[in-house]
Amino acid sequence: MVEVKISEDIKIGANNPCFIIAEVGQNHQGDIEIAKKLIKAAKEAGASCVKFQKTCLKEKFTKKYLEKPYNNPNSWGYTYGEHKKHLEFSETQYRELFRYAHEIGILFTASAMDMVSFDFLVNLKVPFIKIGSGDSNNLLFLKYAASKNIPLIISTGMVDKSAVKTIYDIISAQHKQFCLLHCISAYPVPFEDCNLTVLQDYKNTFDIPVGYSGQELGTAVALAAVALGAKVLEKHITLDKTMKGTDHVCSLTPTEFQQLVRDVRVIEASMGTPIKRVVTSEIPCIDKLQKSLVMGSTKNKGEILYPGDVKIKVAEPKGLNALHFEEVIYKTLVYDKKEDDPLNQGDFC
Ligand SMILES: CC(=O)N[C@H](C=O)[C@@H](O)[C@H](O)[C@H](O)COP(=O)(O)O
Ligand SMILES: C=C(OP(=O)(O)O)C(=O)O
Repeated sequence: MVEVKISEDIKIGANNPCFIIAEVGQNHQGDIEIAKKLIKAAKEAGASCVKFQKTCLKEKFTKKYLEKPYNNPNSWGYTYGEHKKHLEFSETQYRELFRYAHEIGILFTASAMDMVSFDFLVNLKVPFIKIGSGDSNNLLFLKYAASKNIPLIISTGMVDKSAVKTIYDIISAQHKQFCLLHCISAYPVPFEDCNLTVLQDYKNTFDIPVGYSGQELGTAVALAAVALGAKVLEKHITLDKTMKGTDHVCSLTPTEFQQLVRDVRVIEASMGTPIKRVVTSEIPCIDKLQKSLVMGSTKNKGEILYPGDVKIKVAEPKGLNALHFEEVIYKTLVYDKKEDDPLNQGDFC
């Protein structure tokens, strides 16, 4: 299994901890102070990285699309272009946010929503670039991104498996420093559309780390993704789910994000080995409550132990592990025994 190297000490895949991305996206409302609060919240929640969305509007959208009226409660302008312009930070502001994240000690990156933004992010020296589902069918862009020497995390919403294979082929023709995220692009995703077991299929198909970008409500699905082997997890973060904006409703508050990170680490620690065995932490309970073989009645040396003569009880001192019951039946007692006395190896022949 390929490991994707994000920095000198952070790798994704194999046995490395799940890489958890706090997706600010456009939940900053176009306000750099809110953006900084979200970066801080991501850091305090224990996220591995905080992520924004970088767009060059003229590159991503047609002129006509930008001029379309965007008349809904989440709109920041009369047209879609005005709306998006309000939510877009300048390159200078990006540099400020990048510096701020660096100062407080959290990795910073963004989704490149087009090639111009991709180049800007490469120059900013982000540790990796995210390619969102909006570009999962953009083969030109994927080829361009693959040709650059930077790790990629690529979401696969809005396309089917054959397109995902195409994405894999395009990038892996250049390098294997990339991850594929299962994603359903709906805000929020109905639980029955999450199709989380796709992750297992990705794991079986691809030799690179796979993960999950979740737009459903809450943390349960994301946690299940980690149990299914997600090595990258992305969830939106917000200061307040009731704020204006398309993504707030399917985002996590800082407290919820913190709980998510905590629970991911618990799940990782608890996955362990598929070999079922008795573990050291069970010994006190074995000593206290595991049942063993004892005499069901008083019997003397030389007598045969019939089924009713041997009982399985919690005893002190213990007899043989109760799994040995069948081996004891119809054996002859070597010593006199009273009811409830433990039965051990050497007590019968
Ligand atoms: C597919 C994609 O890009 N999705 C992104 C990531 O999840 C979203 O954050 C969109 O940018 C957002 O939902 C757009 O909302 P509006 O159109 O109201 O600005
Ligand atoms: C659209 C994005 O992500 P996803 O497809 O994972 O929701 C993004 O990162 O901008």
